[in-house]
Amino acid sequence: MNIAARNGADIIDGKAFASALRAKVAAGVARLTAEHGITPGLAVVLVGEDPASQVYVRNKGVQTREAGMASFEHKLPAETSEADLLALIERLNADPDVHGILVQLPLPAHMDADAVINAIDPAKDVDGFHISNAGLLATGQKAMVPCTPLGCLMLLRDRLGDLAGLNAVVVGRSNIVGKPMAQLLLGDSCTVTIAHSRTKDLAGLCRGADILVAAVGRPRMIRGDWIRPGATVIDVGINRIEEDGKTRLVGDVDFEGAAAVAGAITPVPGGVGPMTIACLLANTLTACCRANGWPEPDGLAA
Ligand SMILES: Nc1nc2c(c(=O)[nH]1)N[C@@H](CN(C=O)c1ccc(C(=O)N[C@@H](CCC(=O)O)C(=O)O)cc1)CN2
Repeated sequence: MNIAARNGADIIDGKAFASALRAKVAAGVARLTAEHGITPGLAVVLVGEDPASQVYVRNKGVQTREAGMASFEHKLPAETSEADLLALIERLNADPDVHGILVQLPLPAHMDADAVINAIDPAKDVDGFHISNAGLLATGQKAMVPCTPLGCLMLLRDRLGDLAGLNAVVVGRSNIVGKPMAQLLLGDSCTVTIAHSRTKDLAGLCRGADILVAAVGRPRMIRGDWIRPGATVIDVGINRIEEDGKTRLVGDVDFEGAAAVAGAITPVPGGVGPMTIACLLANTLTACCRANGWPEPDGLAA
């Protein structure tokens, strides 16, 4: 699903793809409700007042309800104790109306994010961040898959079809994007390299990539002359910068430079970002189906 070419590269329209995916999820939800009388439910927990997180959580609630699912929002003050947050997660784990649980990141500094994430029932861990889901993904077993990498994989499959044998370079080694992205690409039989800020000759390595995934969190770090002609570039970065007296959102890739060389590229905004929430809804429907032993709709999981 592409829109017009720009400087040679096709622009991958993540916004349109995400909208189609949400419609598919809504159809699956309607079917579950009609056939079984069950409405999938997603609980989102926000601790503190981080402005970007507040926007993401609001959007998650809106899109959850638009898909016909139940949305449970828990907004806690920044000074909430970790024990109180763990007690809430315990209640959500036991609640039969809740099929997915998500704790919005980042958490305040006094909390141990790993301990919080690992307190979520892995079957309800629709973020796919629990250590059990990370292990299942790493060993090629059925897992809940982190939303952003899952969205990237869907865009890549839609663009390229079979990914087998392609050279993929993932720049970034976070648990949320870089590592699961690499596992997913490996699962699709790519030859995968995980690179990072300390990789030697990063530019040269990127030039060998048929698929380049940038998830490093540095504005426009990947330059046009790092891109192999015809490559598919997936830009996960969302960086707010000041430029010409205005605040702008830019990716980890120098879009203009890369679009002159690449075969296809995701824009920022409108590329990977919208896929994150669409895949969260898909994971919630998947979790509900798995919890009840019902078949999962096609095309929602990895
Ligand atoms: N528990 C989680 N926390 C965070 C996650 C996550 O997947 N799980 N990811 C990010 C934030 N995030 C969702 O939570 C998210 C980020 C960006 C977008 C998005 O649609 N971006 C738009 C631009 C939006 C803007 O103008 O700011 C785009 O790229 O087009 C959706 C969700 C960190 N925390």
